[in-house]
Amino acid sequence: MPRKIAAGNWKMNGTAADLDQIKALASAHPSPSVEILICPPATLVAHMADAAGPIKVGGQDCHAEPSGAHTGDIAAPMLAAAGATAVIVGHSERRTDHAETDAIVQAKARAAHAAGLTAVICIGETLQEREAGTTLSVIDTQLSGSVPEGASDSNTVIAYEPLWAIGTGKVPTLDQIAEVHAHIRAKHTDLAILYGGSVKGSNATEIFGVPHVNGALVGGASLKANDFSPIVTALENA
Ligand SMILES: O=C(CO)COP(=O)(O)O
Repeated sequence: MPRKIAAGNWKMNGTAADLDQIKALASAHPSPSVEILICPPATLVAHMADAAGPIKVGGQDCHAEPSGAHTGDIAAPMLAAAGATAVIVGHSERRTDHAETDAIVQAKARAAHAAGLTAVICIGETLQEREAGTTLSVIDTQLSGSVPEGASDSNTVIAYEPLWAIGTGKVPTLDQIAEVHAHIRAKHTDLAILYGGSVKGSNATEIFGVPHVNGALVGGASLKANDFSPIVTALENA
C-alpha cells in the first residue's frame, strides 16, 4: 500500500508569527496515523522543523543543482540540512510563473532524491485541456517527462492538481478524480497519489473515498490548523 499523506502547501504565505499554527496542528495530532507534511516558504523551513513535532516539513521548490551561482534559488541539500524531508517540484504555479518544463521538473526531482528528500511531483491539466478532452494525454506526457527513473514509494509522491481547481473553490466530480487517479495508478503502481485543488474539511472525506486517492495536497485550507486538522482526521479515517 502506498503511504497516506496530508500535505499542506503554504505557497507565498507565512512568517514566524504563523508558527503557532504548526504548534497547534502538532498538538491536535500528537501521534498521527498518516503522514502530515507542511511545506512553508523557504524562510520558515528550519524554524518550522524545530517546532513541528510529529509533522514533517518540506520545501516548495528546489534547484536541479546541489550548489552554485543561482541567485535566489534553493538547493535540495540546503532544504535537507534545514530539516526538510520532502520538496514539492513542478507545481503548476512554478510551471506557469517560472516556465518550468517537464525536463526541468524531472531534474529537480532527481536533485531531491540525491539529497534524500521525497519529491512531490505535481501534474494536472488546464481547463482548456479538459474541455478539449486531452486530460489523460496531458497527464501521460507530464508523468513520462517529470518522474525520474528510480522513483519509488519511499522517495516520490505524485500530486494530481487540475489547474482549474486550484484556489477556485471548483472541485472535479468524484468520477473525474477517480478516472485520473486510476490512470496514474496503472503506470505507477506503488506511488502515493495525492489529489489537490480546493480540498477542504467539508469535502475531504468524499475525496479520500475515491479509489487510488492516497491523500491531498492542500493550499488555502492548510494555512490554519483549525482548517487543516479536519482534513488530517478525514484521511486517518479513510
Ligand atoms: O495548489 C494547491 C496545493 O498545491 C491547491 O491549492 P488550494 O487548496 O488553495 O486550491
